[in-house]
Amino acid sequence: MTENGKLEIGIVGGTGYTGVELLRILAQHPKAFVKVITSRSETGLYVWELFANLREAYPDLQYSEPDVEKLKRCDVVFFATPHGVAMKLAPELVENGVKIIDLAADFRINDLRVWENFYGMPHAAPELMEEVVYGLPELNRERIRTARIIANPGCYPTAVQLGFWPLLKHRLVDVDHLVADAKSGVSGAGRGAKVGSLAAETSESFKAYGIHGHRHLPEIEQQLNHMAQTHVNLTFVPHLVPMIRGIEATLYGKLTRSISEDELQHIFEETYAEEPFVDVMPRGSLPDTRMVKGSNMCRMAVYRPQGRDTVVVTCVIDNLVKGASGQAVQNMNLMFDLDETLGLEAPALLP
Ligand SMILES: NC(=O)C1=CN([C@@H]2O[C@H](COP(=O)(O)OP(=O)(O)OC[C@H]3O[C@@H](n4cnc5c(N)ncnc54)[C@H](OP(=O)(O)O)[C@@H]3O)[C@@H](O)[C@H]2O)C=CC1
Ligand SMILES: CC(=O)N[C@@H](CCC(=O)OP(=O)(O)O)C(=O)O
Repeated sequence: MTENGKLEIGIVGGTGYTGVELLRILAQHPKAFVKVITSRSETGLYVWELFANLREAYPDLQYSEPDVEKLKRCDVVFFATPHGVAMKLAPELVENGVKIIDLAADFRINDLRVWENFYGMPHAAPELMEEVVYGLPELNRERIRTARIIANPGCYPTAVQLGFWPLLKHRLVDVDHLVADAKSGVSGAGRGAKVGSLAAETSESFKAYGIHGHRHLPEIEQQLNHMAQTHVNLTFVPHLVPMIRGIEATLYGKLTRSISEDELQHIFEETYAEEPFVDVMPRGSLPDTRMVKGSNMCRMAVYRPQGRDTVVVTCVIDNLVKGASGQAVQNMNLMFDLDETLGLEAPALLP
Protein backbone atom coordinates (compact mmCIF):
# COMPACT_ATOMS: atom_id res chain seq x y z
CA MET A 1 0.00 0.00 0.00
CA THR A 2 1.14 3.56 -0.64
CA GLU A 3 1.22 6.07 2.23
CA ASN A 4 -2.15 7.43 1.12
CA GLY A 5 -3.77 4.00 1.15
CA LYS A 6 -3.63 3.06 -2.54
CA LEU A 7 -2.99 -0.45 -3.78
CA GLU A 8 0.42 -0.88 -5.37
CA ILE A 9 -0.16 -2.60 -8.68
CA GLY A 10 2.02 -4.46 -11.15
CA ILE A 11 0.99 -5.18 -14.74
CA VAL A 12 2.94 -7.76 -16.72
CA GLY A 13 2.27 -7.26 -20.43
CA GLY A 14 1.62 -3.53 -20.46
CA THR A 15 1.75 -2.90 -24.21
CA GLY A 16 -1.01 -5.28 -25.27
CA TYR A 17 -4.66 -4.39 -25.64
CA THR A 18 -5.74 -5.75 -22.25
CA GLY A 19 -2.69 -4.27 -20.46
CA VAL A 20 -3.37 -0.81 -21.89
CA GLU A 21 -7.07 -1.20 -21.08
CA LEU A 22 -6.08 -1.96 -17.46
CA LEU A 23 -4.10 1.30 -17.44
CA ARG A 24 -7.08 3.22 -18.82
CA ILE A 25 -9.46 1.80 -16.20
CA LEU A 26 -7.02 2.14 -13.30
CA ALA A 27 -6.40 5.79 -14.24
CA GLN A 28 -9.94 6.48 -12.94
CA HIS A 29 -9.62 4.25 -9.87
CA PRO A 30 -9.23 6.22 -6.63
CA LYS A 31 -7.44 3.38 -4.80
CA ALA A 32 -5.00 2.31 -7.51
CA PHE A 33 -1.36 3.20 -7.99
CA VAL A 34 0.40 1.46 -10.89
CA LYS A 35 3.91 0.85 -9.63
CA VAL A 36 5.35 -1.58 -12.18
CA ILE A 37 4.50 -2.07 -15.84
CA THR A 38 6.43 -4.49 -17.99
CA SER A 39 7.27 -4.94 -21.63
CA ARG A 40 10.26 -6.82 -22.95
CA SER A 41 10.17 -5.05 -26.31
CA GLU A 42 9.58 -1.47 -25.03
CA THR A 43 11.74 -1.43 -21.90
CA GLY A 44 12.83 2.10 -21.03
CA LEU A 45 10.01 3.88 -22.87
CA TYR A 46 7.48 5.95 -20.95
CA VAL A 47 3.92 4.69 -21.28
CA TRP A 48 2.86 8.02 -22.83
CA GLU A 49 5.44 7.67 -25.60
CA LEU A 50 3.37 4.78 -26.94
CA PHE A 51 -0.05 5.77 -25.61
CA ALA A 52 -0.44 9.54 -25.50
CA ASN A 53 -4.03 9.18 -24.24
CA LEU A 54 -2.49 8.15 -20.90
CA ARG A 55 0.03 11.01 -20.64
CA GLU A 56 -1.73 12.94 -17.85
CA ALA A 57 -2.61 9.84 -15.88
CA TYR A 58 0.89 8.33 -15.92
CA PRO A 59 3.46 11.05 -16.64
CA ASP A 60 6.35 9.09 -15.05
CA LEU A 61 5.47 5.47 -15.63
CA GLN A 62 8.14 3.60 -17.57
CA TYR A 63 8.18 0.12 -19.05
CA SER A 64 10.63 -2.30 -17.48
CA GLU A 65 11.59 -5.95 -18.02
CA PRO A 66 9.42 -8.41 -16.09
CA ASP A 67 11.38 -8.72 -12.83
CA VAL A 68 10.04 -10.85 -9.99
CA GLU A 69 11.95 -8.85 -7.37
CA LYS A 70 10.14 -5.64 -8.39
CA LEU A 71 6.79 -7.38 -8.77
CA LYS A 72 7.14 -8.85 -5.28
CA ARG A 73 6.79 -5.35 -3.84
CA CYS A 74 3.26 -4.97 -5.25
CA ASP A 75 -0.02 -5.80 -3.53
CA VAL A 76 -1.46 -7.30 -6.70
CA VAL A 77 -0.06 -8.27 -10.09
CA PHE A 78 -2.16 -8.55 -13.24
CA PHE A 79 -0.86 -10.80 -16.00
CA ALA A 80 -2.02 -9.42 -19.36
CA THR A 81 0.28 -11.81 -21.16
CA PRO A 82 -0.02 -14.76 -23.52
CA HIS A 83 -0.88 -18.14 -22.02
CA GLY A 84 2.04 -19.77 -20.19
CA VAL A 85 3.61 -16.67 -18.59
CA ALA A 86 1.67 -16.23 -15.32
CA MET A 87 2.04 -19.85 -14.24
CA LYS A 88 5.84 -19.48 -14.24
CA LEU A 89 5.99 -16.34 -12.05
CA ALA A 90 2.93 -16.87 -9.85
CA PRO A 91 4.38 -19.36 -7.33
CA GLU A 92 7.12 -17.01 -6.12
CA LEU A 93 4.79 -14.01 -6.05
CA VAL A 94 2.07 -15.81 -4.11
CA GLU A 95 4.67 -17.09 -1.64
CA ASN A 96 5.59 -13.45 -1.03
CA GLY A 97 2.04 -12.39 -0.31
CA VAL A 98 1.26 -10.87 -3.72
CA LYS A 99 -2.22 -11.48 -5.11
CA ILE A 100 -2.43 -12.60 -8.73
CA ILE A 101 -5.06 -11.92 -11.39
CA ASP A 102 -4.29 -13.78 -14.60
CA LEU A 103 -6.11 -12.50 -17.69
CA ALA A 104 -4.77 -15.45 -19.70
CA ALA A 105 -5.93 -19.04 -19.38
CA ASP A 106 -3.17 -20.55 -17.21
CA PHE A 107 -5.44 -21.20 -14.23
CA ARG A 108 -8.87 -21.48 -15.85
CA ILE A 109 -9.15 -25.23 -16.39
CA ASN A 110 -9.09 -27.58 -13.43
CA ASP A 111 -8.33 -30.72 -15.40
CA LEU A 112 -4.71 -30.13 -16.36
CA ARG A 113 -4.70 -32.92 -18.96
CA VAL A 114 -7.42 -31.02 -20.79
CA TRP A 115 -5.53 -27.75 -20.32
CA GLU A 116 -2.27 -29.19 -21.64
CA ASN A 117 -4.06 -30.68 -24.60
CA PHE A 118 -5.71 -27.38 -25.63
CA TYR A 119 -2.81 -25.07 -24.78
CA GLY A 120 -0.03 -27.34 -26.04
CA MET A 121 2.39 -27.00 -23.12
CA PRO A 122 3.01 -28.64 -19.76
CA HIS A 123 1.54 -26.77 -16.79
CA ALA A 124 4.23 -25.13 -14.64
CA ALA A 125 2.31 -24.69 -11.38
CA PRO A 126 -0.07 -27.60 -10.78
CA GLU A 127 0.38 -27.15 -7.02
CA LEU A 128 -1.47 -23.81 -7.17
CA MET A 129 -4.56 -25.11 -8.94
CA GLU A 130 -6.38 -26.18 -5.81
CA GLU A 131 -6.62 -22.66 -4.46
CA VAL A 132 -7.37 -20.86 -7.73
CA VAL A 133 -10.75 -19.12 -7.92
CA TYR A 134 -12.47 -18.63 -11.26
CA GLY A 135 -13.12 -14.89 -11.39
CA LEU A 136 -16.70 -14.54 -12.55
CA PRO A 137 -18.14 -12.35 -9.75
CA GLU A 138 -21.77 -13.09 -10.61
CA LEU A 139 -21.16 -16.75 -9.77
CA ASN A 140 -18.19 -16.76 -7.37
CA ARG A 141 -18.30 -13.45 -5.52
CA GLU A 142 -17.73 -14.79 -1.99
CA ARG A 143 -14.80 -17.02 -2.98
CA ILE A 144 -13.19 -14.18 -4.93
CA ARG A 145 -13.12 -12.01 -1.80
CA THR A 146 -10.64 -14.33 -0.08
CA ALA A 147 -8.72 -15.60 -3.11
CA ARG A 148 -4.98 -15.23 -3.65
CA ILE A 149 -5.07 -16.31 -7.31
CA ILE A 150 -7.80 -15.39 -9.76
CA ALA A 151 -8.29 -17.04 -13.13
CA ASN A 152 -9.95 -14.18 -14.98
CA PRO A 153 -12.50 -15.71 -17.38
CA GLY A 154 -12.08 -15.67 -21.14
CA CYS A 155 -14.03 -13.14 -23.18
CA TYR A 156 -16.35 -15.56 -24.97
CA PRO A 157 -16.80 -17.64 -21.80
CA THR A 158 -17.96 -14.55 -19.87
CA ALA A 159 -20.75 -13.76 -22.32
CA VAL A 160 -21.82 -17.38 -22.75
CA GLN A 161 -21.90 -18.16 -19.03
CA LEU A 162 -23.81 -15.04 -18.04
CA GLY A 163 -26.39 -15.69 -20.76
CA PHE A 164 -26.98 -19.35 -19.88
CA TRP A 165 -26.86 -19.02 -16.06
CA PRO A 166 -30.55 -18.13 -15.39
CA LEU A 167 -31.67 -20.99 -17.66
CA LEU A 168 -29.38 -23.55 -16.03
CA LYS A 169 -30.10 -22.34 -12.51
CA HIS A 170 -33.80 -23.00 -13.07
CA ARG A 171 -33.23 -26.19 -15.11
CA LEU A 172 -35.18 -24.71 -17.99
CA VAL A 173 -33.14 -26.14 -20.87
CA ASP A 174 -32.09 -29.52 -22.19
CA VAL A 175 -28.40 -29.60 -21.26
CA ASP A 176 -27.56 -32.05 -24.06
CA HIS A 177 -28.27 -29.53 -26.80
CA LEU A 178 -26.94 -26.09 -25.93
CA VAL A 179 -25.70 -23.84 -28.72
CA ALA A 180 -23.57 -20.69 -28.44
CA ASP A 181 -23.14 -18.74 -31.64
CA ALA A 182 -20.64 -16.02 -30.72
CA LYS A 183 -18.99 -13.14 -32.59
CA SER A 184 -15.95 -11.13 -31.61
CA GLY A 185 -14.26 -7.97 -32.77
CA VAL A 186 -10.67 -8.15 -33.96
CA SER A 187 -9.10 -6.74 -30.77
CA GLY A 188 -9.88 -10.16 -29.31
CA ALA A 189 -6.88 -11.48 -31.19
CA GLY A 190 -4.47 -9.13 -29.37
CA ARG A 191 -2.16 -6.36 -30.55
CA GLY A 192 0.56 -8.58 -31.97
CA ALA A 193 1.05 -8.34 -35.73
CA LYS A 194 -0.68 -11.20 -37.53
CA VAL A 195 -1.84 -11.50 -41.12
CA GLY A 196 -5.28 -12.64 -39.92
CA SER A 197 -5.78 -9.35 -38.05
CA LEU A 198 -4.93 -7.03 -40.96
CA ALA A 199 -7.65 -4.60 -42.05
CA ALA A 200 -7.52 -6.04 -45.57
CA GLU A 201 -8.15 -9.53 -44.20
CA THR A 202 -10.93 -8.67 -41.75
CA SER A 203 -12.83 -5.66 -43.15
CA GLU A 204 -16.00 -6.32 -45.13
CA SER A 205 -15.73 -10.00 -44.37
CA PHE A 206 -17.18 -12.31 -41.74
CA LYS A 207 -16.26 -15.87 -40.90
CA ALA A 208 -16.67 -18.65 -38.38
CA TYR A 209 -13.57 -20.30 -36.95
CA GLY A 210 -12.57 -22.86 -34.33
CA ILE A 211 -15.61 -25.04 -35.07
CA HIS A 212 -13.78 -28.27 -34.28
CA GLY A 213 -12.85 -27.14 -30.80
CA HIS A 214 -11.89 -23.64 -29.84
CA ARG A 215 -9.78 -23.46 -26.64
CA HIS A 216 -12.67 -21.70 -24.89
CA LEU A 217 -14.91 -24.76 -25.31
CA PRO A 218 -13.44 -26.74 -22.37
CA GLU A 219 -13.50 -23.61 -20.20
CA ILE A 220 -17.15 -22.89 -20.97
CA GLU A 221 -18.20 -26.52 -20.57
CA GLN A 222 -16.40 -26.81 -17.24
CA GLN A 223 -18.29 -23.81 -15.93
CA LEU A 224 -21.68 -24.78 -17.39
CA ASN A 225 -21.21 -28.23 -15.82
CA HIS A 226 -20.85 -26.53 -12.42
CA MET A 227 -23.90 -24.40 -13.03
CA ALA A 228 -26.05 -27.29 -14.21
CA GLN A 229 -24.52 -29.74 -11.70
CA THR A 230 -24.39 -32.27 -14.49
CA HIS A 231 -22.56 -32.78 -17.77
CA VAL A 232 -23.64 -30.40 -20.52
CA ASN A 233 -23.10 -30.67 -24.27
CA LEU A 234 -22.39 -27.38 -25.93
CA THR A 235 -21.86 -26.52 -29.57
CA PHE A 236 -19.73 -23.37 -29.55
CA VAL A 237 -18.98 -21.55 -32.79
CA PRO A 238 -16.99 -18.31 -32.62
CA HIS A 239 -16.95 -15.82 -35.49
CA LEU A 240 -14.69 -12.93 -36.37
CA VAL A 241 -16.62 -9.78 -37.32
CA PRO A 242 -15.22 -6.59 -38.87
CA MET A 243 -15.35 -4.40 -35.78
CA ILE A 244 -12.70 -3.57 -33.22
CA ARG A 245 -14.33 -4.15 -29.83
CA GLY A 246 -17.24 -6.22 -28.72
CA ILE A 247 -18.68 -9.69 -28.38
CA GLU A 248 -22.22 -10.73 -29.15
CA ALA A 249 -23.28 -14.23 -28.14
CA THR A 250 -26.59 -15.64 -29.36
CA LEU A 251 -27.45 -18.64 -27.20
CA TYR A 252 -30.00 -21.33 -27.97
CA GLY A 253 -31.56 -23.96 -25.71
CA LYS A 254 -34.49 -26.37 -25.97
CA LEU A 255 -36.98 -25.68 -23.20
CA THR A 256 -37.72 -28.52 -20.79
CA ARG A 257 -41.14 -27.12 -19.96
CA SER A 258 -43.59 -24.63 -21.32
CA ILE A 259 -42.86 -21.17 -19.99
CA SER A 260 -44.03 -17.79 -21.21
CA GLU A 261 -41.71 -15.04 -22.37
CA ASP A 262 -43.00 -12.98 -19.42
CA GLU A 263 -41.89 -15.68 -16.98
CA LEU A 264 -38.51 -16.01 -18.70
CA GLN A 265 -38.08 -12.27 -18.46
CA HIS A 266 -38.93 -12.37 -14.76
CA ILE A 267 -36.43 -15.17 -14.09
CA PHE A 268 -33.64 -13.31 -15.86
CA GLU A 269 -34.43 -10.05 -14.08
CA GLU A 270 -34.60 -11.77 -10.71
CA THR A 271 -31.30 -13.62 -11.25
CA TYR A 272 -29.42 -10.42 -11.95
CA ALA A 273 -31.43 -7.95 -9.84
CA GLU A 274 -28.49 -7.20 -7.52
CA GLU A 275 -25.73 -7.31 -10.14
CA PRO A 276 -24.07 -3.97 -10.90
CA PHE A 277 -22.71 -5.15 -14.24
CA VAL A 278 -25.49 -7.23 -15.76
CA ASP A 279 -28.41 -5.49 -17.41
CA VAL A 280 -31.40 -7.60 -18.38
CA MET A 281 -33.02 -5.34 -20.92
CA PRO A 282 -36.79 -4.90 -21.28
CA ARG A 283 -38.76 -7.43 -23.34
CA GLY A 284 -38.27 -6.94 -27.06
CA SER A 285 -34.87 -5.25 -26.71
CA LEU A 286 -31.98 -6.08 -29.01
CA PRO A 287 -28.72 -5.29 -27.21
CA ASP A 288 -25.92 -4.22 -29.50
CA THR A 289 -22.20 -4.15 -28.85
CA ARG A 290 -22.06 -0.34 -29.21
CA MET A 291 -24.08 -0.06 -26.01
CA VAL A 292 -21.32 -1.67 -23.94
CA LYS A 293 -18.25 -0.34 -25.74
CA GLY A 294 -15.70 0.78 -23.14
CA SER A 295 -17.97 -0.20 -20.24
CA ASN A 296 -17.95 -3.16 -17.85
CA MET A 297 -21.62 -3.88 -18.48
CA CYS A 298 -23.05 -7.08 -19.92
CA ARG A 299 -26.44 -6.48 -21.53
CA MET A 300 -28.80 -9.28 -22.49
CA ALA A 301 -32.32 -10.04 -23.67
CA VAL A 302 -34.31 -13.28 -23.64
CA TYR A 303 -36.80 -14.51 -26.24
CA ARG A 304 -39.05 -17.47 -26.96
CA PRO A 305 -39.60 -16.94 -30.70
CA GLN A 306 -43.02 -17.88 -32.09
CA GLY A 307 -43.87 -19.44 -28.72
CA ARG A 308 -41.98 -22.58 -29.78
CA ASP A 309 -39.73 -24.67 -27.57
CA THR A 310 -36.45 -22.86 -28.28
CA VAL A 311 -35.27 -20.13 -25.95
CA VAL A 312 -32.90 -17.53 -27.40
CA VAL A 313 -30.64 -15.25 -25.36
CA THR A 314 -28.66 -12.44 -26.93
CA CYS A 315 -25.83 -11.14 -24.82
CA VAL A 316 -23.22 -8.41 -25.43
CA ILE A 317 -20.02 -7.39 -23.68
CA ASP A 318 -16.91 -5.41 -24.52
CA ASN A 319 -14.26 -8.13 -24.88
CA LEU A 320 -11.58 -5.84 -23.43
CA VAL A 321 -13.65 -4.67 -20.45
CA LYS A 322 -16.17 -7.17 -18.99
CA GLY A 323 -14.40 -9.77 -21.15
CA ALA A 324 -10.94 -9.00 -19.69
CA SER A 325 -9.57 -5.88 -17.93
CA GLY A 326 -12.81 -4.51 -16.43
CA GLN A 327 -13.67 -7.88 -14.95
CA ALA A 328 -10.08 -8.13 -13.66
CA VAL A 329 -10.49 -4.78 -11.83
CA GLN A 330 -13.90 -5.91 -10.54
CA ASN A 331 -12.10 -8.96 -9.10
CA MET A 332 -9.36 -6.79 -7.61
CA ASN A 333 -11.99 -4.64 -5.89
CA LEU A 334 -13.57 -7.72 -4.34
CA MET A 335 -10.20 -9.19 -3.26
CA PHE A 336 -9.26 -5.98 -1.46
CA ASP A 337 -12.67 -5.33 0.07
CA LEU A 338 -13.28 -2.21 -2.00
CA ASP A 339 -16.56 -1.10 -3.56
CA GLU A 340 -16.96 -3.57 -6.43
CA THR A 341 -17.73 -0.83 -8.94
CA LEU A 342 -14.73 1.45 -8.23
CA GLY A 343 -13.11 2.59 -11.45
CA LEU A 344 -15.79 0.86 -13.49
CA GLU A 345 -18.65 3.33 -13.41
CA ALA A 346 -18.13 4.89 -16.86
CA PRO A 347 -21.01 4.34 -19.30
CA ALA A 348 -20.42 3.04 -22.80
CA LEU A 349 -18.85 5.26 -25.41
CA LEU A 350 -20.92 6.30 -28.44
CA PRO A 351 -20.68 6.22 -31.40
N1 LIG B 1 -7.79 -9.27 -26.35
C1 LIG B 1 -8.85 -9.72 -25.71
O1 LIG B 1 -10.00 -9.37 -26.04
C2 LIG B 1 -8.71 -10.65 -24.55
C3 LIG B 1 -7.50 -11.20 -24.21
N2 LIG B 1 -7.42 -12.07 -23.16
C4 LIG B 1 -6.15 -12.68 -22.80
O2 LIG B 1 -5.35 -11.72 -22.13
C5 LIG B 1 -3.98 -11.92 -22.45
C6 LIG B 1 -3.43 -10.65 -23.09
O3 LIG B 1 -4.16 -10.39 -24.27
P1 LIG B 1 -3.86 -9.14 -25.21
O4 LIG B 1 -3.68 -7.94 -24.37
O5 LIG B 1 -4.90 -9.16 -26.25
O6 LIG B 1 -2.44 -9.59 -25.82
P2 LIG B 1 -1.39 -8.76 -26.65
O7 LIG B 1 -0.78 -9.70 -27.59
O8 LIG B 1 -2.07 -7.53 -27.17
O9 LIG B 1 -0.31 -8.32 -25.55
C7 LIG B 1 0.53 -9.24 -24.90
C8 LIG B 1 1.43 -8.52 -23.89
O10 LIG B 1 2.22 -9.48 -23.19
C9 LIG B 1 3.62 -9.16 -23.30
N3 LIG B 1 4.34 -10.43 -23.42
C10 LIG B 1 4.34 -11.29 -24.49
N4 LIG B 1 5.06 -12.39 -24.21
C11 LIG B 1 5.51 -12.24 -22.94
C12 LIG B 1 6.35 -13.03 -22.09
N5 LIG B 1 6.81 -14.23 -22.48
N6 LIG B 1 6.65 -12.57 -20.87
C13 LIG B 1 6.19 -11.36 -20.44
N7 LIG B 1 5.42 -10.57 -21.20
C14 LIG B 1 5.08 -11.00 -22.44
C15 LIG B 1 3.73 -8.26 -24.52
O11 LIG B 1 4.77 -7.32 -24.40
P3 LIG B 1 6.32 -7.68 -24.67
O12 LIG B 1 6.33 -8.76 -25.73
O13 LIG B 1 6.94 -6.40 -25.09
O14 LIG B 1 6.85 -8.15 -23.34
C16 LIG B 1 2.39 -7.53 -24.51
O15 LIG B 1 2.47 -6.39 -23.67
C17 LIG B 1 -3.91 -13.12 -23.40
O16 LIG B 1 -3.66 -14.29 -22.67
C18 LIG B 1 -5.30 -13.14 -24.01
O17 LIG B 1 -5.64 -14.40 -24.46
C19 LIG B 1 -8.51 -12.36 -22.41
C20 LIG B 1 -9.72 -11.85 -22.69
C21 LIG B 1 -9.93 -10.97 -23.82
C1 LIG C 1 -11.10 -12.67 -32.16
C2 LIG C 1 -10.15 -13.65 -31.52
O1 LIG C 1 -9.19 -14.09 -32.10
N1 LIG C 1 -10.42 -13.98 -30.26
C3 LIG C 1 -9.60 -14.87 -29.49
C4 LIG C 1 -10.18 -15.07 -28.14
C5 LIG C 1 -9.92 -13.97 -27.23
C6 LIG C 1 -8.90 -14.27 -26.18
O2 LIG C 1 -8.00 -13.50 -26.00
O3 LIG C 1 -8.98 -15.41 -25.50
P1 LIG C 1 -8.81 -15.58 -23.94
O4 LIG C 1 -9.94 -14.91 -23.34
O5 LIG C 1 -8.80 -17.04 -23.69
O6 LIG C 1 -7.55 -15.03 -23.47
C7 LIG C 1 -9.53 -16.25 -30.10
O7 LIG C 1 -10.49 -16.72 -30.67
O8 LIG C 1 -8.49 -16.91 -29.88
